[in-house]
Amino acid sequence: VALARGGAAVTLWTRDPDQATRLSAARQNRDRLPGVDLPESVSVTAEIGTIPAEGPVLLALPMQQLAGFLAAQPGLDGRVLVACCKGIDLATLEGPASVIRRTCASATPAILTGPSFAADIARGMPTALTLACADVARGEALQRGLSTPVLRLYRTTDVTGAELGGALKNVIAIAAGVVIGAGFGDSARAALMTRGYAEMTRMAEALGARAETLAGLSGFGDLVLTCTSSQSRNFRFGEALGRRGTFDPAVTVEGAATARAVAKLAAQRGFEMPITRMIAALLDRETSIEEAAESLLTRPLKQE
Ligand SMILES: NC(=O)C1=CN([C@@H]2O[C@H](COP(=O)(O)OP(=O)(O)OC[C@H]3O[C@@H](n4cnc5c(N)ncnc54)[C@H](OP(=O)(O)O)[C@@H]3O)[C@@H](O)[C@H]2O)C=CC1
Ligand SMILES: O=C(CO)COP(=O)(O)O
Repeated sequence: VALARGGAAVTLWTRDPDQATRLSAARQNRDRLPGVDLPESVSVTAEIGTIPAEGPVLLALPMQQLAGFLAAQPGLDGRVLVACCKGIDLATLEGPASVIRRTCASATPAILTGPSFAADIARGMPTALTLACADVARGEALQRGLSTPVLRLYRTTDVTGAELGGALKNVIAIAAGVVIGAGFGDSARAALMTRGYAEMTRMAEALGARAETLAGLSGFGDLVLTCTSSQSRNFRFGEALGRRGTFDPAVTVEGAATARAVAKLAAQRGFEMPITRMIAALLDRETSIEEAAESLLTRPLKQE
């Protein structure tokens, strides 16, 4: 919607032919984005073979579905593939760029990430994002092509940093939700966000990312948004967990699988990720909220 409003011709592919028919007829996605009209320059199809042969392909599906989807789509070989998903694949412990490289060897991977609720972007609210691509020329072309007067893209070649910022902040957002849901208060949330940011940066740097990428939109920016807004599904999921309530299992909560993937990676590689490991343990019912809080608070005192 944003790109079409910015003047681009956009093809929107959906796997469900009935949904493609509904979208074409109603010119709205009434289930997921009610009240937002699809501009005329958006065409809808359920036939992936009919998407234009030129131009970038934006992959907007949950992280845990990305590898399976790409493996079943040989037609995407050689394309510029821009992953919009945020997470780490639980089966392989890879981020989206590695998944793209493994499943579509001739494709150019890029990452579009940063603080942005889909509903805000679709309503034309001003938004700034990070576009990460290791190939400088292709990254510059994507930055120009995907920016609009209200959607401002900053560019980096640090793909690892951008994808880890987007993945790891979702886990901290679940933790922030738990803190608020359990009634621990805003000061505790601020402490958790700050120490969460420290562990995000520590792990990303150990995997070759630059600390300044984590300090940008894809890390710090998205951490702030997701830990403080009840528009965030990860935050709301954590909040429900904190007040021992229920949460619709059909809603995409990327931080849950990512917490487990990062806990596995942290154990394998010796990364110090206390908050993420507590969230993984909480999700797997290996600890309680009280035990998790006590365990974080009784760690040895240290320098900041
Ligand atoms: N929503 C947001 O505000 C933002 C989301 N993101 C990221 O984007 C990613 C997707 O999130 P979001 O769109 O919100 O998730 P939703 O659950 O709202 O939508 C997921 C979409 O992916 C489709 N899908 C699921 N599995 C497959 C598959 N195997 N093959 C093809 N299509 C599939 C679904 O199709 P169907 O309708 O047929 O089920 C649906 O259209 C996540 O990683 C999220 O973190 C990033 C920034 C903001
Ligand atoms: O990534 C997002 C905002 O930048 C969306 O967050 P949620 O997936 O928690 O809704």
